[in-house]
Amino acid sequence: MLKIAFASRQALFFCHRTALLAHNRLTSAVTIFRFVEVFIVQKIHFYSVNDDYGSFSNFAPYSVRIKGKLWPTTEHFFQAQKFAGQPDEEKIRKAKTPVLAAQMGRDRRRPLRRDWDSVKISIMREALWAKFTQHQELRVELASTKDACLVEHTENDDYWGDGGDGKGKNMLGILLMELRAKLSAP
Ligand SMILES: Nc1c(N[C@@H]2O[C@H](COP(=O)(O)O)[C@@H](O)[C@H]2O)[nH]c(=O)[nH]c1=O
Repeated sequence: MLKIAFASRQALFFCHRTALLAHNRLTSAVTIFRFVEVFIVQKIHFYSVNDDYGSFSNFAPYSVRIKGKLWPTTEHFFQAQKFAGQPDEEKIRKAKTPVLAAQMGRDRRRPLRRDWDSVKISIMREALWAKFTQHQELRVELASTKDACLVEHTENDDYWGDGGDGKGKNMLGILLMELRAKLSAP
């Protein structure tokens, strides 16, 4: 009788231990899952027009209608606004490629408007708004990134991009995420 009582106590103890272990494992799994969910947000890198999400680059061939004119790419529009109201604005709009438009816009023999640093973000915002509202397929592609962190990944730019080492400001990625939120708002 004593032996039976002892054996059932042992069995009960074993059951409790197993249940506790299983519970602990489940709790750990849930904790890890929550950690992954909260802290390891998916990152989407983009840069070259021909790579994944290349359409997010301003150099991608999506024309935009802004200020009553057609701009071959958002890069054309952005670079030209450095000389808004000057003959160079139109010269840049007519540049054969976005790379040429960027070269012309960055050429400091052309005098940069004095307020450029204070207006460049709103000009980029305007360009992106036009691009993603005038091209439905891009709007869908942007929405498909859900909550992912969008990063213009390049060593060539630590202001609009991440500087290649992630230390850059990634302003283009930030504005794209801001736009994504705006477009998905009810
Ligand atoms: N700097 C860079 C890219 N970054 C892009 O340059 C644009 C702004 O340039 P900025 O006139 O310097 O302010 C903007 O569209 C940003 O996304 N892209 C490229 O293919 N190549 C480059 O070298």
